[in-house]
Amino acid sequence: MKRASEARLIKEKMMDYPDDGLALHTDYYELNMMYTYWQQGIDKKQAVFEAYFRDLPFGSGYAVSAGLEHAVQYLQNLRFTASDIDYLREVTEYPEDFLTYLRNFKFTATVRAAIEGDLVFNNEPIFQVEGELAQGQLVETAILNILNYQTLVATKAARIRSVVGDDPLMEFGTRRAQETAAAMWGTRAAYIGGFNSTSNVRAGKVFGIPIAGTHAHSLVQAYRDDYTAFKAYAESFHDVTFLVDTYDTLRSGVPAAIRVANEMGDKINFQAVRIDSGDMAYISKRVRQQLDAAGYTNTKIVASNDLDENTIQNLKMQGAKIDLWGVGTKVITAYDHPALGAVYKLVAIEDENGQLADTIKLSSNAVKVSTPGKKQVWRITRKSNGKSEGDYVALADEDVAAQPKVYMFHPNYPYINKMVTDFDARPVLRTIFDHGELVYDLPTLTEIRDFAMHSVDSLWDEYKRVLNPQDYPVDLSQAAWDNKMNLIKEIHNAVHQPDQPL
Ligand SMILES: Nc1ncnc2c1ncn2[C@@H]1O[C@H](COP(=O)(O)OP(=O)(O)OP(=O)(O)O)[C@@H](O)[C@H]1O
Ligand SMILES: O=P(O)(O)OC[C@H]1O[C@H](OP(=O)(O)OP(=O)(O)O)[C@H](O)[C@@H]1O
Ligand SMILES: O=C(O)c1cccnc1
Repeated sequence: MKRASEARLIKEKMMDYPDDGLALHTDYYELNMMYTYWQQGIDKKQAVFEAYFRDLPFGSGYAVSAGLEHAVQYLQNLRFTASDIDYLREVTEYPEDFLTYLRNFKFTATVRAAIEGDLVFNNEPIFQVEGELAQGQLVETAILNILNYQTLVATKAARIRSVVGDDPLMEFGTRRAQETAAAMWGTRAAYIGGFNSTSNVRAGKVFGIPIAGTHAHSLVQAYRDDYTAFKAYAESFHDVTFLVDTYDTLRSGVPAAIRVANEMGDKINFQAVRIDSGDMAYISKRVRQQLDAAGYTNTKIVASNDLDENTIQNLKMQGAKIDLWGVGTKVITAYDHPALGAVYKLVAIEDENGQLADTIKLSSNAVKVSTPGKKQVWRITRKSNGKSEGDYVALADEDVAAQPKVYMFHPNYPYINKMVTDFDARPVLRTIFDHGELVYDLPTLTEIRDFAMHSVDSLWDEYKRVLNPQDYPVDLSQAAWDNKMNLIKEIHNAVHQPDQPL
């Protein structure tokens, strides 16, 4: 029998509070700021926060938005449970009336966001929360946590999709993912970015992603030789893929696979062999020859082993005879760019006249100066060919679609500019919650994935290439730019005349 304290410890380690929620999935400082706002009576002031990232990951020319569905779930279920309050009572100095305020918390803000599968770019808002200051503050951590990871993985996946053409892509990453939740949401993001299936059966069940898989080296090791293992496997399944590299791909694995296929005849569908080591360009060509020579011209070759867009592109360049790709570690962990670095900034706050006043965060580093004001992102495409001209970040009250022309200029190098006339302008930020009420119809995962594929297609090839793509224009409207410059000037003046209020 376990002692009670031991049992409690295990229970807590499992995060097994019957009423566990995500309200405390926030940084302590968010709660502390909420407390200050509440104590000072400004918690209900209207405020606008916006999330954006400064650099595209992986040297990519675009990013694929993912995470909104989880963010919606989070916001819909956002409440402080009894055990949350008990915990805060135990470890913080918050007075009882603040704990009561938290217990009665209800999310009532308006949220606008880039929808899943849409393309998003650096230095433009991708998620916006407009509502009570304390509410916008609380959700910062979880929203960034969700969007940062899922957008990163969807982007990595889209890059991998972009080099494989129409070849099937299997997601194999669960065992390497940063814990169970990351495996689940990560594989969903990989699917959005263009993978066809996952090896994670639970993700198949929960999200409806097609499941796929082969077998591991342990099957061969368990039977001690390729032939016996393949034979046993073939006796249990009709469609079979044999992993042929446990001992020696060309001398043992493939010959054993062919022998079993010959013996089993029509009883099996010899779908594929998988190779998971060695020089995969060379080996796949030799395997192809062996299979063809034995009459198995329709049997495919699957490759896996630390693959990503760079290795796959290289293997294709070498003429590797690989038909399907299994990718794990590098997609699920966003291996070569493990953080998107999205930030969440206060861009406007209610002033004493009840109006929204724009706010800015200054920095000696010009790229870190935030862009003040509540904004909308407009995707500008040419009517004649449907291709993107760039994104135009305007103040929320500018109706860019109604303008006859847009003057697009680089916010840091204004001499890079163009006038666009024959254009369509589509707002990227869509209303998801209106005063706390979900007003966005969440699409199915298949719809999201189709939209992502279509969105990537709408980009010029120059932005899509994996290596050194052109910079996609993300420009500020004249009004947004002037607003930023004026606020910078105002703050500089106020800092130099400390008696003036900011
Ligand atoms: N022809 C090739 N061109 C470029 N990269 C390749 C080629 N063949 C394999 N690779 C990649 O090179 C790396 C080789 O990995 P590694 O050093 O682990 O060798 P290995 O043969 O797989 O060894 P192990 O048996 O330990 O898995 C993998 O990322 C693989 O995808
Ligand atoms: O290389 P990744 O892109 O991460 O893809 C997943 C890897 O997981 C498996 O290897 P592992 O050594 O874990 O198991 P195994 O014994 O089945 O090879 C599989 O063979 C892949 O190599
Ligand atoms: O099904 C597979 O081949 C598989 C699954 C997980 C990891 N590696 C390979």
